[in-house]
Amino acid sequence: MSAGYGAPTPGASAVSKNIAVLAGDGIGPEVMAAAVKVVRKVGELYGHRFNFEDYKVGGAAWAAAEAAGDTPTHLPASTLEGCEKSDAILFGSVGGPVDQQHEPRWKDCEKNALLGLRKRFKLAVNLRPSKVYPFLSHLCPLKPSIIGTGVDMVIIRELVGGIYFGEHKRDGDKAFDVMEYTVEGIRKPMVFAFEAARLRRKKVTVVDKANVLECSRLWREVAREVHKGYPDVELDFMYIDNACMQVIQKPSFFDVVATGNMFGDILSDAASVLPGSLGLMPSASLGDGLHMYEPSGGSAPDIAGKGVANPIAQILSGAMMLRYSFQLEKEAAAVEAACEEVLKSGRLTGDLLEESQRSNAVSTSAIGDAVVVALKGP
Ligand SMILES: NC(=O)C1=CN([C@@H]2O[C@H](COP(=O)(O)OP(=O)(O)OC[C@H]3O[C@@H](n4cnc5c(N)ncnc54)[C@H](O)[C@@H]3O)[C@@H](O)[C@H]2O)C=CC1
Ligand SMILES: CC(C)CC(=O)C(=O)O
Ligand SMILES: [Mg+2]
Repeated sequence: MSAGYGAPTPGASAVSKNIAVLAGDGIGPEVMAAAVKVVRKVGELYGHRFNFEDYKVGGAAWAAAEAAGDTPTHLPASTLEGCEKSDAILFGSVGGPVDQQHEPRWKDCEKNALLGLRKRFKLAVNLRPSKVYPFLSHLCPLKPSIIGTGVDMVIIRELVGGIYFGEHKRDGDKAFDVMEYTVEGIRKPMVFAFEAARLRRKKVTVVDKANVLECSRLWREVAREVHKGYPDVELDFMYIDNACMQVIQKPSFFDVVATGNMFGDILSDAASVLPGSLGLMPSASLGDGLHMYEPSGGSAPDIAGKGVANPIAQILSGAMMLRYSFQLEKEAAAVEAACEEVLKSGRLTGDLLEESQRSNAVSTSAIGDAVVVALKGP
């Protein structure tokens, strides 16, 4: 795995790739349909063959098994086998309404499905870029004087350790969730962060809670040790509570953020207000060989099934797949440019519009079609 963040790679000759498509729940299938259209089209334009294979995951897998009279599961063996024989996984989102977590279909859905995939494929490094598009700066709720200073950061989140993967236990009136990190588990995202910083503005900010947590002290030790190999990169540290404030108050401070699983989860949602919506935030979850690409947001049950979700995060996750899994930099850049063209043209989903303007909102599938049309070939 190499950082390659923003690194130009030479145009590749025609490739043939198998993509496992795990649309999942809520808005997943809607935004996924748009992303598949776009990736298929860029493949056609550049002469590649992308074979898409759909697999069930999450509540959708559970419901399908129930309907077939099989034992329900959130992550069927057939889905894992499909992923294993693919070159990349394009993932939508999983989970039900936040007040229905107790229902059998949704209970432990994210843990079983999403965390299951991350663990199974050792997807240790999660990249979550967040920037303000100059032509969309009016969507950012911050004052022009704050965003005018330039906002472009990438959060590197450790993805297979920490409190989400520690022991979870309920014992009568007590509950435990254990946070555990090893030097090796921290080094991987840390090295990636320094490599990424070298290709950017050469600054790594480690976000932690080292005033309280032993795990965070270990993160700092590893950061200082890794830093020795990157003297050209600046390193600083910030507590997570302050980081949540600074990402809003002084976002231009950040270049590359390196942080643990839970802090990265929280901070990346906070950072989603910068571009204007979670619906613009893609992500790449990198493993040792197979990588998975997923929007930073969830299944958004509040807007699911209405055709109003923003597909850009899913489409840009597809662009990250082209770049990191297939080394197709020009094709990735073509998808990003097409998304920018559509956004610039003012064709926007409701999440990017003021309440009073929502009647002008463009549907999920129409945005996908518009990105397809905006795609330029070689
Ligand atoms: N990667 C995944 O599969 C994730 C799954 N979840 C699950 O999603 C479900 C809902 O969780 P929430 O806390 O509500 O978070 P969420 O990220 O699904 O939604 C938060 C807010 O952002 C909006 N939003 C998210 N994506 C959007 C898009 N593409 N276009 C327009 N608006 C968008 C939603 O409408 C909602 O108002 C839960 O079951 C949760 O566990 C949450 C986060 C990640
Ligand atoms: C199950 C959660 C950890 C998923 C999530 O919120 C995320 O990855 O952003
Ligand atoms: Mg999250």
